[in-house]
Amino acid sequence: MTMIGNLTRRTVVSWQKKALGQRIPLTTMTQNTLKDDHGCQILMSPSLVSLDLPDVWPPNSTDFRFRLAKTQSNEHIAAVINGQLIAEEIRSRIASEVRRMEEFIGKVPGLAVIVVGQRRDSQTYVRNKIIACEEVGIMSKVTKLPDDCTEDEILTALSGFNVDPSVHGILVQLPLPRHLDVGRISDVLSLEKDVDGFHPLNIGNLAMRGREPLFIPCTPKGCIELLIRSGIEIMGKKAVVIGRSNIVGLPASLLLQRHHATVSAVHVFTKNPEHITHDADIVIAAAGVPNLVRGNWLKPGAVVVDVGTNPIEDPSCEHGYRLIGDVCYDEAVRVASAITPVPGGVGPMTIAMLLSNTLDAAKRAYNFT
Ligand SMILES: NC(=O)C1=CN([C@@H]2O[C@H](COP(=O)(O)OP(=O)(O)OC[C@H]3O[C@@H](n4cnc5c(N)ncnc54)[C@H](OP(=O)(O)O)[C@@H]3O)[C@@H](O)[C@H]2O)C=CC1
Ligand SMILES: Nc1nc(=O)c2c([nH]1)NC[C@@H]1CN(c3ccc(C(=O)N[C@@H](CCC(=O)O)C(=O)O)cc3)C=[N+]21
Repeated sequence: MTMIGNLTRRTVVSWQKKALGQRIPLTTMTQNTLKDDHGCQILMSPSLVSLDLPDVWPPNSTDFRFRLAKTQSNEHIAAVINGQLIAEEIRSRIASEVRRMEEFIGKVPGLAVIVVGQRRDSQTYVRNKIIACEEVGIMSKVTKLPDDCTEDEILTALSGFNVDPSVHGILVQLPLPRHLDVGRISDVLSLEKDVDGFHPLNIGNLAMRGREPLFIPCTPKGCIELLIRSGIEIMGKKAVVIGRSNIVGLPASLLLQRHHATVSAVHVFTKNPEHITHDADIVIAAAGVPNLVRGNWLKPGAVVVDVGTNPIEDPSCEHGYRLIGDVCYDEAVRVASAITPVPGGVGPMTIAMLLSNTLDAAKRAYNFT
């Protein structure tokens, strides 16, 4: 089975930038030595405005089609995209940048998390985010509020973090109890600290050509980074995103469009979702329905990114449950050319993108390059 994640030295063509008539020549470099002018470039995703000028840069030359590997029984089997390994590589680059920042200006990035209620999954996710912050040297603060807290209590906590100079990123863990209005909360969140990318202005700028959001939502950003690092071309491809939530499906569709894919959004009211999905070169599944996408929904050779993280009971597992995706992995692996597993695919990338966005926020706040 081919594993993607151990970055091999491959030549890639960098995006050509054009600023006010000035052309910067194309350069070639190797993926694991990609650097910007100021040191270490952590992600391989290009800025979105640079993508708005496809007439001045040629398509990424690395679109290598995954050749379907064969099992001993002569069946095809997809390459597995190792999100855990790719996320580790990104986290180690972030850790170096945090150290460099501390050395030069004596400051480290700070992330504040607000979590409401006692949901077990939210507590686990928040704990994992805090551990990930500690590992790369990002300072973190957590405010825990009870299930029955008022909107004003959240807004007070949020306003405190908005003006706290040691906090550069703020995350309000979702879902919130029903009586709280996520929209009002996102409106109050400081745009410069919106590391989740949920502020309406960030989403608006993500949607519009010629504009660059300050932050791209972590999960969609992680999906695109996985595709780019795996050498999968997005431009001109047919993509299907299953799900249209504000935190995953919608921004994933917008981001794929900015990368010049032709995008269909599948949701609860979509007729014949299997038929639409079968047409896609790239499928991002984010419905929250275990095993929704069956092998026969997929076009042979499609690339499958499984965002779904669904707990299902399994007494044989340590905590009595295990996580499965929205894609029926055992079937899909025989049809797709590449696939992300659950766990170990998109999840670790979401956390790595949160750390990356928090680092970017701090660099911006201190004008540190
Ligand atoms: N790995 C990671 O980092 C992350 C994983 N997740 C996981 O991704 C999944 C989706 O999360 P999230 O977006 O927050 O979920 P939401 O419940 O907010 O949204 C689900 C979306 O899927 C659509 N949908 C639901 N059922 C179907 C169906 N049968 N067919 C087609 N579309 C359907 C809904 O459509 P409609 O709009 O019509 O209701 C909705 O747009 C969950 O499993 C979640 O745990 C989420 C965030 C990060
Ligand atoms: N404001 C906000 N921002 C979010 O980004 C956000 C949120 N709220 N609410 C919940 C969802 C879910 N989410 C995940 C993050 C990491 C993993 C992850 O790391 N998963 C591991 C497994 C983790 C485990 O074993 O429990 C994996 O897939 O390998 C999964 C899901 C972020 N979300």
